[in-house]
Amino acid sequence: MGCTGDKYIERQSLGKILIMWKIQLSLMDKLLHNCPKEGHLHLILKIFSLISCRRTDVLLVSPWLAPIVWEGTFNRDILNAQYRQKNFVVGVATFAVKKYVRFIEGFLGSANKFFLSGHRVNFYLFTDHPEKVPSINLAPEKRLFIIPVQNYSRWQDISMNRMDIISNHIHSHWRYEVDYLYSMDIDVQMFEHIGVEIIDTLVGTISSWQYTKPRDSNSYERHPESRAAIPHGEGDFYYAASFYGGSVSEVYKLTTACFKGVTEDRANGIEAKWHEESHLNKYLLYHKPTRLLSPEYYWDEELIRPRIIRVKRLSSVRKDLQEVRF
Ligand SMILES: CC(=O)N[C@H]1[C@@H](OP(=O)(O)OP(=O)(O)OC[C@H]2O[C@@H](n3ccc(=O)[nH]c3=O)[C@H](O)[C@@H]2O)O[C@H](CO)[C@H](O)[C@@H]1O
Ligand SMILES: [Mn+2]
Repeated sequence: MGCTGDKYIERQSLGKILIMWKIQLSLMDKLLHNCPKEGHLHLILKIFSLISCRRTDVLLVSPWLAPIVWEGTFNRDILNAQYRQKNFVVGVATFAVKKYVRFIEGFLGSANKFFLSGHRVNFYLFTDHPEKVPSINLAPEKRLFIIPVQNYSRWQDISMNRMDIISNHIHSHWRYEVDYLYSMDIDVQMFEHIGVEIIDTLVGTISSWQYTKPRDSNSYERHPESRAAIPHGEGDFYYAASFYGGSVSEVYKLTTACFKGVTEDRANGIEAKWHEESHLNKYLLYHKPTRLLSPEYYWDEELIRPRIIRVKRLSSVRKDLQEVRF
């Protein structure tokens, strides 16, 4: 399912892909030969693009039948037309505390262009430095809300407390304001469109590390003392805490449960291996996402991109950890 499985699928399907392309090309040839009119040509190209709109080199559906979103598996025009009828508002919660204010411009500038382009989005930016938020001309359907927040001396606490702050804000505001809510790191930039293909009830992004390392070396918290613990032998996908979301009510359940785990660990003097990401992974193992985003939706810049990641839609900004966190 992880790296090992996909490499196997990759090798096995190479032959199948070649055969499919041959069939498609000969089909094209026949159609072009038989109906040379221009109108027909347009139709033929449309059919051809629909036939090619599939992938055989990656896993497209999880074992619990949730779609996994990859470039080449969906038609954005169809999705947009469906989505527009609903008139949804999507919220994005992001934090820029202490030195992370430097990432605001890159995040908002790129999100304004590439995140749900043409659709209504409310960006909720939590910061301890509201005066440092640069002014950015947002598209008319996009709105920015700056929310003051306290800082913590440990970066781990800033990151983990996001779960609590999100949960509280859903309860007090967002459940009346938005239909879907996504939590995103601020130290990222978008390079390609991230559209309505991300919208679903409970959505997790598969970590880019899962595609570069064998499955067994994944990062689950395994110490049974932690509330984030996943027993050895259990687990499927490893999800990145940098980008997850879903319907407001599901994100409320998720963030409340994860922060409960963090709080209980703290009371026992424990901090999970990857902080709130460990708790997120525990939650998503037992509450399966209804949709999974491929690592195109959060690519870690430290890693070499394999061929299966055809598009880098969003990736982390390289940062000097010592410098930004302390
Ligand atoms: C691949 C990897 O290593 N992932 C871990 C790492 O992600 P990251 O290295 O991506 O964490 P990060 O430093 O980006 O922190 C997460 C987010 O918290 C906010 N923030 C953090 C610190 C700060 O001083 N100010 C601030 O605003 C900001 O929105 C940032 O994007 O660390 C996180 C912190 O728990 C999680 O453990 C992730 O699992
Ligand atoms: Mn980050």
